[in-house]
Amino acid sequence: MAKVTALIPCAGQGKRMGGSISKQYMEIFGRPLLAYTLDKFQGHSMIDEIILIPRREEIAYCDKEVVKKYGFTKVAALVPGGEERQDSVWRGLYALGEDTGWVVIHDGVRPLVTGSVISAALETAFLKGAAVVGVPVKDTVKRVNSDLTVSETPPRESLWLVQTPQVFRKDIVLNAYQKASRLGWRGTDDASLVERMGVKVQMVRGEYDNIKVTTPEDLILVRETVRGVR
Ligand SMILES: Nc1ccn([C@@H]2O[C@H](COP(=O)(O)OP(=O)(O)OP(=O)(O)O)[C@@H](O)[C@H]2O)c(=O)n1
Ligand SMILES: C[C@](O)(CO)[C@H](O)COP(=O)(O)O
Repeated sequence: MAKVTALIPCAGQGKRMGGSISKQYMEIFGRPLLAYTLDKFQGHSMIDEIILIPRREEIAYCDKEVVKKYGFTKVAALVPGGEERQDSVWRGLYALGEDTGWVVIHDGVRPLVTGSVISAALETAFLKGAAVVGVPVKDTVKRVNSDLTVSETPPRESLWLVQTPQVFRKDIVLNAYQKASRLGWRGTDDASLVERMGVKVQMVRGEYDNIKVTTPEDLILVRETVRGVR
């Protein structure tokens, strides 16, 4: 059976969070944020292994203070990340073993993802080859010019906010990243590179709470949610 490997990029600097320690290691009730994310993959029966992608200078810390300390036995490797998220994921893809058939990419700083969303993304990808999790926008969205005048109001019905996990058959995502590297394509998520290859990506309805911890107020929702399940 082809393995399902989760790639967890966690090599960001957390500039928008401020603070002196990387946000992925900020503590919530005494445990690092990254550990809450890893819980969801360690405990998921469809995930065979995890490849973690921390900053090069944080590899030893991540291994000792997160992987070993909390017993994340599914972590098969820690691979140094790159300059931007796309570079980090690319390095993770390089580290995949021959036996991996499916790749689940999930931000290390999205700790509120649920097991059922991971399952739905995987099941959809098994059928379609490529799947991303997202939610329909609730507010009206406007495109704005550099002088802040409004240029257009796109119809809301077709707009979704995209999250992770994003799940792909290995050859699909590898081909996309290889071509991106060759041609200098840049994308703010993994699926956008796959889309540029002409491959159809299926949207999977996720949950609004699956936030990317980006600025300090995001930690409040994480704390409150974690408090509720303790
Ligand atoms: N060079 C990078 C940049 C980001 N990430 C990861 O990609 C995810 C989403 O990135 P983001 O929230 O933007 O994190 P930061 O880059 O840390 O935030 P900022 O832009 O505020 O510095 C995070 O898990 C982050 O650690 C990564 O692995 N490598
Ligand atoms: C991949 C992502 O989380 C989907 O919403 C997002 O695009 C990452 O963006 P960032 O600028 O690296 O935070």
